[in-house]
Amino acid sequence: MFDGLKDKLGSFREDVEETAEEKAEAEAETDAPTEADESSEGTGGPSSPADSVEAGADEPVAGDADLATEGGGDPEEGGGLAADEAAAALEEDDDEESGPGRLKRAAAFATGKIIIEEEDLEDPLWNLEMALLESDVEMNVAEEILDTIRGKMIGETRAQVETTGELVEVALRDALYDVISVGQFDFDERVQDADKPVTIVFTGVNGVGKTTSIAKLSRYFEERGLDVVMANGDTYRAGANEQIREHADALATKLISHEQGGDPAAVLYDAVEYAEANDVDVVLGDTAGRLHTSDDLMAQLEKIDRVVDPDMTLFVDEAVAGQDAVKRAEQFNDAAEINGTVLTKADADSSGGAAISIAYVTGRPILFLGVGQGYDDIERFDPERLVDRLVGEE
Ligand SMILES: Nc1nc2c(ncn2[C@@H]2O[C@H](COP(=O)(O)OP(=O)(O)OP(=O)(O)O)[C@@H](O)[C@H]2O)c(=O)[nH]1
Repeated sequence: MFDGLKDKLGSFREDVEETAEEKAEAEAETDAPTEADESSEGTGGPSSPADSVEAGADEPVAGDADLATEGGGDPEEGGGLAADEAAAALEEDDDEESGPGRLKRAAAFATGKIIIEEEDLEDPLWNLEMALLESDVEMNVAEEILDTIRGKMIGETRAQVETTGELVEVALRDALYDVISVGQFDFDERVQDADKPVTIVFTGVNGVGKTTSIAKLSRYFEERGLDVVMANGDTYRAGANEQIREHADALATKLISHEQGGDPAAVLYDAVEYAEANDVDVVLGDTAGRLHTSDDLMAQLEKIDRVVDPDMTLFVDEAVAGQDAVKRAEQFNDAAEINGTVLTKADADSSGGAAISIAYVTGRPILFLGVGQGYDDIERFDPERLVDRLVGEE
């Protein structure tokens, strides 16, 4: 799931690490010998105070966490301390496993100049932007991610971050989390606390997994001790009644339906009345995914909204649809304001673009991920877990 995007995010990390490494070595080549010498004379070193602060707290590329953690904080002493340690490292290198790379990095550390600057990120960020767009991340969302990364990485003092890799990981995590977690709320709590029956209407185009998601959520609620009635508001499509009937029978859930061609608002209204009369906790209403025209469809959704006044309207679309899903989410949100999204077929999606973009674009959270065709194949959407999947080892 989302493996393609995960690989691309991994490339960004490597890109920045490589750039920082090259920079460290280039600077070491030009600056290291004289500066290391001078600073060992006890002058506090050639580094400017600002450089020293950067070196101590931010130095991410020395590849030597023990050096990087102790070098700085105090502009007066930091340069000298760093230089002394670098000199010690140089000596050590002479004796033991040496190598030009290690020597240069140690000396570069003493100069205190290894910090991520805007120009260092230019190419990696360009590559990242291309990768996000290729992965169907919506343009504004990609821009927001890049802005956050820039803000987190350029010139910041990050005492707890010891390597470039970690610095990139923290920045990426924060940037992704910010866009993915927009609007999250505790769905279970909201349903449990609401006056019953709770009416939830599902919108979205045909074939994306709307009816299957209703069936999955019927099981989800029953498992949490809530009774459910399903309502088939898709009175347009031939076969829609039979399709939802199969699910209702398999799950032993009550279904309210009318003849094909009937008024969908009336079906949902009847289902709410049934729920009230029979102490049923939750009404799950399906709707048509296609009518003669898209205007008709949107007008129908608006009417359902007016007549039933649902507690929640959930938009359903498939993760594999990428940017199309994002555009549809906006469109459906305009017709009948949505409270959240169910993103289906996440199990078959490697791009992850819709999962990353929909909440930011609609301002409403993704609440569930469909991860297969079985009734139990639905997960509560957890932004932190998704970020872990994309950036972490999982
Ligand atoms: N792999 C996978 N398949 C899914 C998922 N959710 C639904 N499907 C499959 O997608 C197909 C379409 O699902 P439906 O529930 O019929 O879609 P719908 O949106 O209700 O479509 P209409 O009834 O035509 O409006 C079915 O074969 C489902 O089994 C999912 O999370 N993962």
